[in-house]
Order: sequence, then structure tokens, then C-alpha cells
Amino acid sequence: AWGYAANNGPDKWCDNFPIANGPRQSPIDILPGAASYDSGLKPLNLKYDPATCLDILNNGHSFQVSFSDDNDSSSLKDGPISGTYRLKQFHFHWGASDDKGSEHTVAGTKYPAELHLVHWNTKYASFGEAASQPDGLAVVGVFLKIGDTNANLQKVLDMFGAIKCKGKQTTFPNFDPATLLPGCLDYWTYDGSLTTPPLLESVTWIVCKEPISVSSEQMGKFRSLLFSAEGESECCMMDNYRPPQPLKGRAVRASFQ
Ligand SMILES: NS(=O)(=O)c1ccc(-n2ccn(-c3ccc(F)cc3F)c2=O)cc1
Ligand SMILES: [Zn+2]
Repeated sequence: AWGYAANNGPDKWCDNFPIANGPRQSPIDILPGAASYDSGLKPLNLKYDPATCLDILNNGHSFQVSFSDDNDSSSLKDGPISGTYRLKQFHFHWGASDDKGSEHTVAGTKYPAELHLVHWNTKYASFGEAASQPDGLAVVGVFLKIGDTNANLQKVLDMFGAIKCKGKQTTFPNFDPATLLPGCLDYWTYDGSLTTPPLLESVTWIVCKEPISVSSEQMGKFRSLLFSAEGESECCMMDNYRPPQPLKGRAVRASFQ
């Protein structure tokens, strides 16, 4: 199965997922100087209800916090998208050290981690249906930068004892993902894909320019999770990021000047 090791990592994914070499793959290196300001882009309209937060899971590639999506209580509108996209889950990607870990990069700069808030277009019947459509998903990416301890993030990290190994899951009620957003919601946007298999080219990427803070100690906590399941030889979860992919002529637009 796919992973992030030398024998099953990003350079091998094309063996089972040929779309890995497709025309709109993610992540990318964002060049702020080459992004075009689009005054037609609206501010992001994010509305999250903590009551929709369900559970937290170690899926063997990252950990993810899932939300009930049977109504629009936690949803994204406006920005570069049309219609309403419901929040399904959020997760992170991070490195083995603080000098790498993000998937998107900014003029070659790597951040120690990147948060992805995954939403699906309610014009489709379900997440699974939306995931196979070119306008099916919208993922908001937020960079993490080493600085002050992030008390809101700490609420997530405090759950790690219960999800150390692949397959472990526990309830995680009443968490507000809006507390993980930066103060300024300026963003870059481009058409891309899922950054892990199945690498579906169904994502409108919305990458926030402003990072949120994380302390180096908190980054250490991320690396205490395991890729491995209980009873398997322990393998620390880190470097679970795909490197930037070819832009192939795509435009990257900025919501700010
Ligand atoms: N890193 S990211 O681009 O935000 C990202 C990467 C991969 C996924 N992902 C993996 C499996 N799925 C998935 C789950 C259920 C389904 F019906 C269809 C899917 F594509 C999915 O959305 C979701 C998000
Ligand atoms: Zn992701």
C-alpha cells in the first residue's frame, strides 16, 4: 500500500495511480510574484459549528478530525467557489524536523506543517460523488510556523494518547476548527488535486497567506504519532508530505494585492 517511505512514497505513487503525472496535481510551489491579483475573488465565508465535530482518527497517513456533514452547519461559501461546500474533515502534514513538512511551498519556503480543511460541493449527493468531480472539493490550506505555543491546536494534540497507532479512533466533541484559522484570510487559489492517493483532480485549492503559530515542542508531539498499527514495529509518523508538483500552465490567483 502507498505511504511516504522510499519503497512506497510519492515517487512510486504513479505505479498504481497514473493520475500522479496528471495536468492538475497538488501541491505546488506558490510564487507570489507570479500570482495574479483577481479583484473578482470574494472573501472566504467560513461558518463552522463545533457541534458537528465527531471524532479523531489515526488513519496511518495522518490524523484526521471528522465532521457530520448531513447539513450546512459547517460550510464554506464565496472565496473562489460557487455554491456551498460542507466541511468533511481536517488533517495535517508535517516533517521530521522544523525545516520541512508543508506540502505547498511559498517561493521555495517550506513550513514545518500544513493544515488541510476538506470541504465537498453540495451540488453532489455525497463526499464520495463530489471527490470524482472537477469542482467537487475545496481544501483550505493553512501553514504552521514555529512561534508561540498554539493553545487551540493543543486541544487537538491532547487527544494523541488515544490515537497513537494506525486505526485508533476516539470521540472528539465540540471542537471549533475556526480556532485554527489565521486572523487574516487572504489566500492564493488554483485548480489542483488530492495530495495523496487517489490523487483525484477535484480540488479547488485555497491556501492562506498568513500562517498560524506552533511551538517546536508541539511539533515534537506530532512526531510522536505512529504510521504503524498496534503490534507492528513502531514507525514514527513524520515527513507525511508530497513535494510540489509541476504547474503545467495553471494560473495561481491572489485574493489580495
Ligand atoms: N491532503 S488533501 O489533498 O487534503 C486530501 C488527500 C486525500 C483525501 N482523500 C483520501 C481518500 N479520500 C476519499 C475518501 C472517501 C471517498 F469516497 C473518496 C475519497 F477520495 C479522500 O478524500 C482527502 C484530502
Ligand atoms: Zn492534506
